[in-house]
Amino acid sequence: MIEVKHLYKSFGDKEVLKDINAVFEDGKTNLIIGQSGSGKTVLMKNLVGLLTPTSGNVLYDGRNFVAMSKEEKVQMRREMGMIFQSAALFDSLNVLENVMFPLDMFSKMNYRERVRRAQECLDRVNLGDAQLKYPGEISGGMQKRVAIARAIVLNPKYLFCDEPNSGLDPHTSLVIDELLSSITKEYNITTIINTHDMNSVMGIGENILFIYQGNNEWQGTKDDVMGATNEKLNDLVFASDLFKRVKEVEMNKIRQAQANR
Ligand SMILES: Nc1ncnc2c1ncn2[C@@H]1O[C@H](COP(=O)(O)OP(=O)(O)OP(=O)(O)O)[C@@H](O)[C@H]1O
Repeated sequence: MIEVKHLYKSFGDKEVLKDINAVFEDGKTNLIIGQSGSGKTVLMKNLVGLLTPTSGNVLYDGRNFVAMSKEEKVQMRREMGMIFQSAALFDSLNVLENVMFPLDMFSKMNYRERVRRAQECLDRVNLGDAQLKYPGEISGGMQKRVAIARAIVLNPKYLFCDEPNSGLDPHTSLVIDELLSSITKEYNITTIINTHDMNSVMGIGENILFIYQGNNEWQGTKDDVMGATNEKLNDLVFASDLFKRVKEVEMNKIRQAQANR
């Protein structure tokens, strides 16, 4: 579990995050949503230690990350898997070598064990057949799956994904969402995903934090989203006419059920 307590972040006199409080739970896909520029990436960078909060705390299963020494933070980072917007693979390494990279850096396994572990993770993302290909030879969706395999190869307790669906078509986005969601359950990882993708919100959003202009505006599940009365949230999630109509139908059902009680 990750707890964020009274987190503020400013750059000079520009206050980007204002009193963010949130709990991200184990075995759940936790989503951070919000308009462009609302502070999602800055929040994620504060969580993983790429930025230091101006004030406030981030607790990893009770351990205060902000107060840790540099060495302790490096140690903690080994418990974190990260997937960046671009899959951020090494072009000069093949798929297997990309997934082995964290093992080469941080594990005490011998070469054969490292290959076996990397192959296991590639099988988990259905890329067992692509291990000798280079990133430039595979699709964007496959690159994201390689990035997922690499992010889980050290058995992280926490997984961070910044816009995992950016640049992917809707079908491939669903495949990535399903993969992230099932891996989260299977390994009981605390997964945090920054997303703009409203299909992800309604598909895998077990715990959703909505940030508006640096404030935490709303927190709930995908089921809560349908009945939510927060106008800012509804403007973001139900921006399209289709989603607005779906919301209207659902709200009518909720009102009907309340009237029949
Ligand atoms: N290093 C920095 N120095 C100054 N301002 C910054 C810095 N990093 C981010 N910001 C500002 O913080 C605000 C929030 O940016 P952030 O990237 O977190 O938004 P976001 O919600 O992730 O947006 P998007 O969905 O477009 O990625 C923006 O106004 C941005 O310009």
